[in-house]
Amino acid sequence: MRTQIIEHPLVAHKLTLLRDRNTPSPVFRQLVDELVTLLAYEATRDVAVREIDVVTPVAPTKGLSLAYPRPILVPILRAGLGMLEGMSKLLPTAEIGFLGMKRDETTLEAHTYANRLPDDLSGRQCYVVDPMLATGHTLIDAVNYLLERGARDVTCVCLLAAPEGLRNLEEAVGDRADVTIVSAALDERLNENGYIVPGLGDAGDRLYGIVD
Ligand SMILES: O=P(O)(O)OC[C@H]1O[C@H](OP(=O)(O)OP(=O)(O)O)[C@H](O)[C@@H]1O
Ligand SMILES: O=c1cc[nH]c(=O)[nH]1
Ligand SMILES: [Mg+2]
Repeated sequence: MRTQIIEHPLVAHKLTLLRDRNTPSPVFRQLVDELVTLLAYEATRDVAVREIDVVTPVAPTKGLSLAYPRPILVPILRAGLGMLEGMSKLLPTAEIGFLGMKRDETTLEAHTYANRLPDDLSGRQCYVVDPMLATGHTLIDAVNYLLERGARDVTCVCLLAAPEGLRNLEEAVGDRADVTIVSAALDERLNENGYIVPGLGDAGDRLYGIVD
């Protein structure tokens, strides 16, 4: 598994605003949208391309174009949905699937309550978006779900990651080179409730204003 923490002043600036408990949901949603686009640029470095012929107003030439089959974006509902627009702006022709997953706040295990994805993912590059990598249970289940269906590679784009979550994911996935984690920051730790410290709170609640 490869892990990439993005160091960039704009990423840091937007993340600080996201962390601020006083940032209201509409602004929080806008910031998530802007931040994921910055991360998507890095996260798609290995997206498959192929050479095609193209004719410019001046002369015929050859150019690189996104290969087929198109990559698949997989937002993890609820909070991952806040990252979908930002990601699809960079990959407008990507297919979009969905996984609905909710963490049981007592056991911290993840439960999948919805999925809308092709059963056969062979040869497909998958880009999972979920703002938080806390214990890692959600992403471990999501990555396994995609790999079990034949995904060619899985790149997870997160806003915050906890060391515990990265460790658990590393343990579950091992040294497969076809799983990559891209995050805007690596935070200190998880607290006793499984929340990232300092974190930004519950990403889904911050995005959608629901305090469950
Ligand atoms: O790494 P983990 O310990 O699994 O925690 C991370 C997950 O927790 C939050 O989702 P939540 O289950 O709160 O659902 P929501 O996205 O609908 O808020 C967050 O959106 C991640 O999906
Ligand atoms: O800090 C955390 C941990 C899990 N899920 C969140 O949304 N935030
Ligand atoms: Mg979630």
